[in-house]
Amino acid sequence: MVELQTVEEHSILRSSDLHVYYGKKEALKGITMGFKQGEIAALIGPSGCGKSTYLRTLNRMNDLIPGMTITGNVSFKEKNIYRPKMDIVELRKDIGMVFQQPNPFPFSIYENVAYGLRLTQNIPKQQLDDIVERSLRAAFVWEDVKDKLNKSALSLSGGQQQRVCIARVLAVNPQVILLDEPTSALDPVSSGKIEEMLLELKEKYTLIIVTHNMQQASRISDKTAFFLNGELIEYDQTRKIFSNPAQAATDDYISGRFG
Ligand SMILES: Nc1ncnc2c1ncn2[C@@H]1O[C@H](COP(=O)(O)OP(=O)(O)OP(=O)(O)O)[C@@H](O)[C@H]1O
Repeated sequence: MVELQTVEEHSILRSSDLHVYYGKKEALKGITMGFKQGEIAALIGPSGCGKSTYLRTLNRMNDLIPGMTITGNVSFKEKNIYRPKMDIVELRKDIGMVFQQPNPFPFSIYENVAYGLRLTQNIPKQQLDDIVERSLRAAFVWEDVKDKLNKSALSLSGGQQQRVCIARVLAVNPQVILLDEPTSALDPVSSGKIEEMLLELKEKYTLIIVTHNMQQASRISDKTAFFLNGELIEYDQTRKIFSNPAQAATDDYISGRFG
């Protein structure tokens, strides 16, 4: 196989020779790749190829899985996030995560967005109000919720809940946002709004999204990584991956010949 050029200069987040095992099963087989600010990277590949496992290693979401071991390195701004004294709460503020199912807490819309800030800081009410509004605006959901901030977040539609969850991540001022199939539980209109929002957000953040939706990957991402059986087969500009991939396996996958 050709040597992959998967880490560029200026990557804010990168993994080097990352292996993950669940018991004896090797779920990731030496992943080396990097992510830059101002870009959306899509992770694609058939079910079970390791996309979610990889995404979760980037902010240590897998840490508590019994029997999981990890070797290699993930560095954020040139520092190993698996170092012994790493502050995981701080890490997850810097590298936030959005899940497939919207997961608002069972309290008000306002409190959902303020939650992370209240956890770690004592912020005056006016400033908190401003951050909540700014975050909801950035997540394209302010107009929908501005008149009912004290209502339960659970009363919103799935798409609105997902955007509130994204606002919750934005409120703590992250640098990287990991998204694990964030639109797969949503209708096409809600998915479209999230895609629009991600394109706006990418100017300021590094976005990494796992998606099964090829059209979505080609619509919104700058780079695409194709995973297969725990290996990174190809990682390149999205337009190259979808028009002229270097690897036959990538071509077979994006043409729908398997997976
Ligand atoms: N908690 C776990 N314990 C044991 N094995 C696991 C665990 N999580 C994932 N695996 C295994 O690791 C491999 C990679 O799974 P992973 O969920 O990362 O793949 P994926 O590409 O995200 O799949 P999907 O697209 O279906 O979500 C699979 O073989 C899966 O069965």
